[in-house]
Amino acid sequence: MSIHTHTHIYKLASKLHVQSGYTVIFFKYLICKNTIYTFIVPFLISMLILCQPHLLLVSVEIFLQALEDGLKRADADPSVKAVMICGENGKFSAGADIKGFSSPKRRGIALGPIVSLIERSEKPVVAAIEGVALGGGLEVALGCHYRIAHVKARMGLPEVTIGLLPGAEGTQRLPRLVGVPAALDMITTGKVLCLVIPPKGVKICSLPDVDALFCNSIFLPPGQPLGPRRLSLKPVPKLPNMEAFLSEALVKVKKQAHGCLAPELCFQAVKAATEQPFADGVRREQELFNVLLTSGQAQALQYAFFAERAVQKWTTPSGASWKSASPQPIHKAAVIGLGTMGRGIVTSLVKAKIPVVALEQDLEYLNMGRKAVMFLLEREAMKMEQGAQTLDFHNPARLQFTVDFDVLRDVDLVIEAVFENMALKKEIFHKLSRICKPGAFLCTNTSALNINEIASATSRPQQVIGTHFFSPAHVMKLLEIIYGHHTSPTTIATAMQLAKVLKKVGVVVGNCFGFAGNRMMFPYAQQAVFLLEEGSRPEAVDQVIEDFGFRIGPFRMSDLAGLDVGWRSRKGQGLTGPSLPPGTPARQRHGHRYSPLPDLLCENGRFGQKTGKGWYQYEKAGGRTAKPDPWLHSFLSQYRDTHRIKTRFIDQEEILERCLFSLINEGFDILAEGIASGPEHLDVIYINGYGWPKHRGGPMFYASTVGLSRILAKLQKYSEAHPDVPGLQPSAFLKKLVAMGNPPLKEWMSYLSRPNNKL
Ligand SMILES: CC/C=C\CC(=O)SCCNC(=O)CCNC(=O)[C@H](O)C(C)(C)COP(=O)(O)OP(=O)(O)OC[C@H]1O[C@@H](n2cnc3c(N)ncnc32)[C@H](O)[C@@H]1OP(=O)(O)O
Repeated sequence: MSIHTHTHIYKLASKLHVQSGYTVIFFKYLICKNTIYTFIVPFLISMLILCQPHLLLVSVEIFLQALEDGLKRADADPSVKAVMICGENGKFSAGADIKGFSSPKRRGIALGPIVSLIERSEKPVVAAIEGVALGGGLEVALGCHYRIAHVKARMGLPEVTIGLLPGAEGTQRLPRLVGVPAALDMITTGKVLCLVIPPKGVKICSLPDVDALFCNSIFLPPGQPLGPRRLSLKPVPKLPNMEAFLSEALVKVKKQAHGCLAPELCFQAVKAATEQPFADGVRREQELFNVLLTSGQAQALQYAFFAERAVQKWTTPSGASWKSASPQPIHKAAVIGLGTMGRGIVTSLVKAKIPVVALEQDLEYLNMGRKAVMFLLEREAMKMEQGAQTLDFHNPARLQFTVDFDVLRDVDLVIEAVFENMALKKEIFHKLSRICKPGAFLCTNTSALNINEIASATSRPQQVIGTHFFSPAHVMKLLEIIYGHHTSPTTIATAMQLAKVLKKVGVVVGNCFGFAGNRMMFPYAQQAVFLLEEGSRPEAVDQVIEDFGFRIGPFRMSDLAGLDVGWRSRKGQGLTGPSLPPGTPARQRHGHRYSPLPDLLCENGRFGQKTGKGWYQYEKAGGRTAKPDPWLHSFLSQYRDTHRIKTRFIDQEEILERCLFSLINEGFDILAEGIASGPEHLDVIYINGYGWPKHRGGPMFYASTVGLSRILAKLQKYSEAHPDVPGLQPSAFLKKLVAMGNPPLKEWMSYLSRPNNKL
């Protein structure tokens, strides 16, 4: 970090981390005080600022030292009238470098005292914010006496998202600046705010470029007192009903946290600001920060942050990679099939401003699909300010509905989202291959089917790829991207780029039944049902899984998704239904244990929420409130009697371990087979697609925290008790890692001699 000293200038370039900017709240705040010009001009007088953008990433130690030295020099130099802290290359600061954040070496490093030093300065200190001001970056701005922002700046305190709280006095200063409700909202959610439209009646002055403004000589009025500008000296604005407001806010924070500690501790820190003087509040903030730092959740969340970025750098066992492959632009797309998935996918594309052609098999389905898509889009538009105009979905150039395949001639990419039926998919792909222009990419939205077989119906298998969306497709962040034998690197890169444009997290995986996500889900769901056979109840299993932090347990999930979906798939696989060979034992398939319970429920018309009955009962068909169902309990008893299953009490530990460890076990097989190129991939899939609690880092990270030896020992124990359940037999790769002394997660893949591509 460099500090620029000119005759009258001190520019402290902030580089806690490189990227950076500014926030709405402050912008609004400035605007409310009057327009931005009347605010800036009087206070920047006699400060000649030269903004010379340069970009560097420096260590926190160097940054803090430089900031401290610069401030001291500025204070001591009589020729300096004021100080401006700004970022470089149009960015203020994205906060601290998170890498190694929790390491003991970094623990002693504190930004808070420097922020205090800034605030104590006898000369006006101004934060000039462009780009992003996040975390420690924003806390530095809060220590300044003035904050000015570019209209496009983004600001936030995202520490909560990495398991921490703003520990540089931010929880004490922000409520003093913006009030408790707004501060709580920002600090407990970590949301990043940006100014999209001005508040009603407020005129935003044109500030096309902060640099341009600062390059002018501006003068501060002499004798402007700084005391009132110091946030630590301001009282927290009172609310008439502070106590009631805080109790309500706490309930909300806890409800949304699903076992994650950071939001509640963020709340406690802000609450301290409302109850204690600044210095005591800061001490409380520090105590709470230290609890979080050593909680283990912070490490899991920071791991998840980097895992999400690591999966963008995809590779395949054949050597294709993000480095050498370039995505092709998608100017126009098509979606085939307007069922639940297709509707969500169309909505996602429209939101991403990609013109879409939506196709159905006949006019009746088309009209139903059109209505549903319009409904979703209207709802999305209502959530976005200026949404309807921006999305412009009534414009046929943006969104066209058709039953005519010929309309797809000029699209760049097609996403087929019809039923999970191989024959139907192949028929469609054959047609697409003939109709679409040669360069068009053909994607199939499937959750399990073989990409190679679908591609074989086309004359362009290199442009065929699986794009597994998660329901609701316009909401869920995960996009599992499945390459086949012949899929080209350009096709993978294009699908990954599409994920990015749709604001989703794309994860590239290999082709096998269920791919990575659902393949790991099978043993988990299977264990859940086996537990019912042995004596448990849906509500008991769900409770354990939800207490672990999942948003929704396996039975509530099954009711939500519809039991008929799995039933259809099992019928297709010949596991149940008319194609089941006569004489097949009720609870065995191919020599392995099988539970017909889900099939029996379907035979009884219990498809879940849609029929008002499934593993639970609901107030009506389509109802959402799950209630334990006495009918199901007595059905389970009869079932156990019929099959002479001895009922026993199953404790929470067994429920959790059998469900989660079998899922993790499958994950090790997936890694060994080269279906996923690293444990991070499986973790990102589970966090973004299956509701795995992020503060536990994903299943493979969780396994590393539990200890692989323990997982292996437990799997051995359960598989001895259930020798006919392959999902409980420990993976050879897991055994190998334990034999190698339980190496850290980042080294696991190096213990595979050569990933074996199953394609
Ligand atoms: C002394 C302690 C004081 C204060 C505490 C803190 O400040 S905690 C940190 C608070 N800040 C954050 O949490 C910001 C996290 N980063 C982001 O939100 C985004 O990365 C950002 C800055 C908005 C940029 O987004 P963009 O989509 O443009 O890029 P991307 O996310 O892919 O990031 C690019 C590469 O930068 C790495 N990176 C980003 N932020 C950090 C960080 N805070 N620490 C370390 N590294 C960071 C990211 O991993 C990417 O790396 P790459 O190797 O290219 O994958």
